[in-house]
Amino acid sequence: MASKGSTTTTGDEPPQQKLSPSGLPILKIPGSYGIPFFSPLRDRLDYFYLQGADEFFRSRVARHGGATVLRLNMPPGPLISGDPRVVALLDARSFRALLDDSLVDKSDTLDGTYVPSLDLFSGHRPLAFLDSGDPRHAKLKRVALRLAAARMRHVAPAFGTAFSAMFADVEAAMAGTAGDGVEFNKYNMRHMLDFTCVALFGGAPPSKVIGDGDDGGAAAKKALKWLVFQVHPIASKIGIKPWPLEDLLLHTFRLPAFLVRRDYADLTAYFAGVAAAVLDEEAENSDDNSAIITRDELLHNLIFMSIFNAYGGFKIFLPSLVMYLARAGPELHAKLAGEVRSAISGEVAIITLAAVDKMPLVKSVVWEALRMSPPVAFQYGRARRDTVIESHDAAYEVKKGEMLFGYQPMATRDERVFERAGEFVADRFVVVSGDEDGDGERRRRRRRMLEHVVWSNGAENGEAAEGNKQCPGKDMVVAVGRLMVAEMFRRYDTFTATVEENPLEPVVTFTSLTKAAAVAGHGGGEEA
Ligand code: HEM
Repeated sequence: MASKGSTTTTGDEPPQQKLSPSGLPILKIPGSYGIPFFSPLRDRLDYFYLQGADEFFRSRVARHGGATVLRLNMPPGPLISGDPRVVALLDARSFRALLDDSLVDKSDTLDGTYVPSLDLFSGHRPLAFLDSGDPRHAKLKRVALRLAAARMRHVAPAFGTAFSAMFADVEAAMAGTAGDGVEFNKYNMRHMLDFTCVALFGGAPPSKVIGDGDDGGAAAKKALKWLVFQVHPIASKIGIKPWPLEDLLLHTFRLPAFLVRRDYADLTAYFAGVAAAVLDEEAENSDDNSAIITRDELLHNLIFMSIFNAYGGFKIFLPSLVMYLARAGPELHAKLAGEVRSAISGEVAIITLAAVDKMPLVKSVVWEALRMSPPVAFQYGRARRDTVIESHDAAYEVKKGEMLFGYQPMATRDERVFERAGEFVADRFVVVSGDEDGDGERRRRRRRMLEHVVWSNGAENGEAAEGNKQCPGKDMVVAVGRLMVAEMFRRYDTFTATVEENPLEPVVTFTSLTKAAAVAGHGGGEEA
């Protein structure tokens, strides 16, 4: 019998297969990085323009006989990435290595194979770029966890206000168009910035303090511009034509940080005001000497957390959620409307988190959307030591310092973990109170599935902590998703929309909104 983790030969017998700790054959990682400079460039064009992300990975898996651990180059490549070479983990099992903080070092890996200029953050390195072993990480994460927990009770009221304003604007725009439809993303971009800031800090929203502008919100535009300066190397299809010009402008050199300095100064002034109480409190709390975080560093961390982590996430997540709802059509809409309206019974001003907790289908839809399209699709981390990564059928040796990369949609759509993994199954996670009876098998199955819903850089039934890299806004995000679905089907019976899938976020255009009877007044069914 082969001994695990070793190669043994006896006499004339052929060498025995080396096995991993759980008995899988250890194979050489397939794939190659090709010719320096030229191959990464070609891979970048494949990824953004010639194949698209899904096909980029699928075709390489197929080329290597179905292997889901592969060597490949990740964009942007030359001239921005120092080193584009990664070991890609493209199934649910190998992907889990990226969630193991003892295995991967996540210093400077947030954006993958490049690090944006720290000038964009006033010279500070934000929490999300720090490894979990860094004492500064623990200290800053503690602030984020405390803030997220303390502000949870503000989420529903702030979201209710943002939702009403957003859909009042959408409806007004619908009334003014000649049937061309109204792009949801534009309104989401503007109102979710207000929501994020009010939910996290209270006070006046940025659209009031920095300005709203006539055409989409000055504050939101400044925030978006600052985000673009960070993520342009991995963004595409942002409207620059022809695509070779876009490739040149976005992917070959860094946009200089000074071009966004004034916008960032306006955002900084806003946060220095609304977050003053948090800054004061944390300065008082900072009497342990594990790491000194200055007030200025904390301020820039709060800006990063609010605009990049939180707002940047909502900007992608809500259009994706609405996309799945639009595709599912009126049958699911009717079920959701029934569930929402019976759970909130009567005329409540805002839908609370306690109310949405009693909506099993709404909850399931949100988890399913996060499973199908995790808003942050890429995860990276460097191997802390020589190690063995196991996929379902084979294992692979990785050397200390190699960059591991996971394309999360392939992990969360893995047929070996989820049935009908590539389909949006709205009631996949439904467990109703009756399911507590009997042997609880449905609950156990849901728990097992939630372990593989990992959009937050950790399991859905796990918890963010000082010592891990899981998103501290996890519960807030899930709550916002549920509130979004609940508010939509309180207000509308059904809606239609067209969807254009883009690399960073799908663009959703409403073509009709059918108001609920109670909202529309007599007769109901009024079309907006
Ligand atoms: C839809 C919205 C959101 C999405 C999709 C999202 C997703 C994520 C992901 C994937 C990570 C891990 C990044 C990595 O290291 O690879 C992360 C980290 C983080 N998120 Fe969120 N997030 C969202 C909302 C929020 C909110 C509302 C907050 C604020 C309370 C927040 C605060 C953070 C922070 C501070 C980190 C860094 C954690 C660390 O380095 O340990 N996020 N988020």
